[in-house]
Amino acid sequence: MNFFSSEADLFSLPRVRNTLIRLEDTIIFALIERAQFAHNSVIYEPAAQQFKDVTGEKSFLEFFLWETEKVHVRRYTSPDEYAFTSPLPMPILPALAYPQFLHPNDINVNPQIMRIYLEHIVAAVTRPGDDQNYGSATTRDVEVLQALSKRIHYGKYIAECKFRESPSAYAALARANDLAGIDALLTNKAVEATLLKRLGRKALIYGQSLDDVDVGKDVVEGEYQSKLLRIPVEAVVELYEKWVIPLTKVVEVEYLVKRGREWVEGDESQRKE
Ligand SMILES: O=C(O)C(=O)C[C@]1(C(=O)O)C=C[C@@H](O)C=C1
Repeated sequence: MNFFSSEADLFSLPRVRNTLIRLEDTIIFALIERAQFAHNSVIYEPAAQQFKDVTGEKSFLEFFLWETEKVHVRRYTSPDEYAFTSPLPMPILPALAYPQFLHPNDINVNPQIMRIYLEHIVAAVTRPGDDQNYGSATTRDVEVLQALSKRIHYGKYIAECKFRESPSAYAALARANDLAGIDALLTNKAVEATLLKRLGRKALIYGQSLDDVDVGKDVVEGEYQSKLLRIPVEAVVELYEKWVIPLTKVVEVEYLVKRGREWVEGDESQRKE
């Protein structure tokens, strides 16, 4: 059977990249939603006094995320969704059959995503202080985290497409444990540069207030506090440049190491032609 029939049609490199482009919108809008509330750092403190009776040793966010993931549980049976918390109950809804495209793996970088979110992202998109909108802020945190996690773990699909284009090259690097070599082979600087430019334009356009009184006024990049812009454009671009793209690459490299080591040359199901 031709490799590019069936499930592979769904996951060609251009299609997977289109999904990443669509997820840019999801991430930017989720950040805009979060940015309307103050930093509210107390929701990130483990065992914070005002929530401790309910959350125990967890932070309000961790507790909220865990409860949310328990309800959303079937979504984590999908190969492009990864839970941050555990243990989760069995899904109430019946199991779904997903197309088999990825090589079996248990790569999950959600702990790194959470750390980066708390240490760098929230403060970059919110104003400092506490407005007591803890539930609203946390609900938006969950949405941002889920969107980032999906985007970053989508690196597995990109990696699988790339592997199928050059299986023996990746397999040789994987067997030599040459992680830097894999990173260099999968990197496409032109795609990254185009992405970052597009992202800046999107953050600038999507973040404008568009109120009557504001129409016609110039929006100056870097002056998001001018209240015409609801999110700092440069923070969104930096988020991708410093964290989202590098973490996607971490997922891709980890995936390709396993994929390459376990590749059996001559297995037609793994080949392009
Ligand atoms: O589109 C690709 O080829 C990817 O590997 C994804 C991605 C990204 O995270 O956006 C990561 C690495 C490449 O250098 C370019 C872009």
